[in-house]
Amino acid sequence: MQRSKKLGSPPASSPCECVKPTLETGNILTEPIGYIESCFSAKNGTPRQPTICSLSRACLRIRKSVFNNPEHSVMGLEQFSHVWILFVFHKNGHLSCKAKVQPPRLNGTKTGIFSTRSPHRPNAIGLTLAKLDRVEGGTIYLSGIDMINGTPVLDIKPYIADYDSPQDLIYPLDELSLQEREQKLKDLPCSINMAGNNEQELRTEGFRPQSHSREGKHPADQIAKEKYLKEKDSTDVQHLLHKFKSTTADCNVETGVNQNSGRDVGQIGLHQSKECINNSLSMVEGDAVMQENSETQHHSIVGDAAPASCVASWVKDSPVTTLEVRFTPNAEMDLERFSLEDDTADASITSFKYFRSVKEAKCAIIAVLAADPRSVYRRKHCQDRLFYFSMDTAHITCWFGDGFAEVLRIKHTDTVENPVWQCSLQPASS
Ligand SMILES: C[S@@+](CC[C@H](N)C(=O)[O-])C[C@H]1O[C@@H](n2cnc3c(N)ncnc32)[C@H](O)[C@@H]1O
Repeated sequence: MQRSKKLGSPPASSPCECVKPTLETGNILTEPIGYIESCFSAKNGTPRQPTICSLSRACLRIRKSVFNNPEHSVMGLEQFSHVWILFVFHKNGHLSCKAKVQPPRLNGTKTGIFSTRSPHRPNAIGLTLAKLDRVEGGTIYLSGIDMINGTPVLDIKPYIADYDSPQDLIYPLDELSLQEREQKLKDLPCSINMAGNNEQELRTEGFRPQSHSREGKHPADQIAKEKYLKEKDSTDVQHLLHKFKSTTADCNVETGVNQNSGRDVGQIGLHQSKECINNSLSMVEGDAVMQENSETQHHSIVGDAAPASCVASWVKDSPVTTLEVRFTPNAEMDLERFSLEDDTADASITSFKYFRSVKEAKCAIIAVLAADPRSVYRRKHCQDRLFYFSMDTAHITCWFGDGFAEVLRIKHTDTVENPVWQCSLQPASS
């Protein structure tokens, strides 16, 4: 799509055909509320979604040109564990986009732009759910991000599980005709694997769960469900929930810290160290505790029920496999040099800006590579090429083999010429 093409209903235009930016037509002029300072300096190697690397950090200073007192604008935000960040893909390079794209997880197969999270979309707007680590004055500190340094941010909104994750559907029986119930059952996503008996029971009781992807599952969702289990007092609803649980066991709806964190563990790869996995787990638990403290439980009993959503099967069962990540002895030694105290790999004094230890940096590198950050083009046509990317002050050189990524060298970005653009033939666009 070319930018000049008009979209939908005609926008208000002036005699010279310029599109007037007005709220009513939806043609607004945006002003960034701030710019992301992130551990990723280029698109290459930047995670494709925030869930890939929980150790990726960033900060955002609210601009004084937007609010005289930036700290006023983030007042109360510290009560939330996660925030939505709306931003501009300012490094897309061009403003045109195609109606069909090839997301890396589909490894070359095309699908409609609006069924993907591709950066190349008509309005180049990105949406990331980030963990809010802390708020200091008019600055917010984030982790689990997928935005590069310098990304213009348009808005911040608190993540509120009750509002932002679909709730399951419990229909009052008398409000649904038999026909409506039949229709709702037909609407069930095909990926749901329901046992015959349960399906029958659901049919008769008008209860309709939808599958919930384990991969996309958020820790906060688990909290909503646990709260529901603790607080519910209606025996009818308990009965329904029991059916919901038994029915959805096949759909990965059953929860628990291990299952929630399965995403992190899976993506970190086969050779992930135990510490890395423990890190991921404790982060999931940390999220959960924070969310418990936030004021999000204002919904009715139905609203508090287990969350439900459904995603395209290619998102969960991508043909692109998780890679094993290895480090050569040279790369291991390179990494140790980032520690400024020779004998303590865990030293908090490092030459990193965002990572707090060498171990954290290693976990983050593993997480990024395990998810295979290569573009489809590169995966198919440049298999024997070296792959470069930067994270924090580390410039990483690696190569990919069958089912694995191997880190060859890790240099300080200060010692590398043009570390940003040196990356690859093709940008790892999504
Ligand atoms: C697939 S997009 C997803 C972003 C967001 N989570 C979303 O769903 O809208 C993430 C990728 O966008 C690219 N990216 C990040 N920040 C960008 C920016 N400011 N301009 C252009 N591309 C960017 C990186 O290559 C990253 O891997």
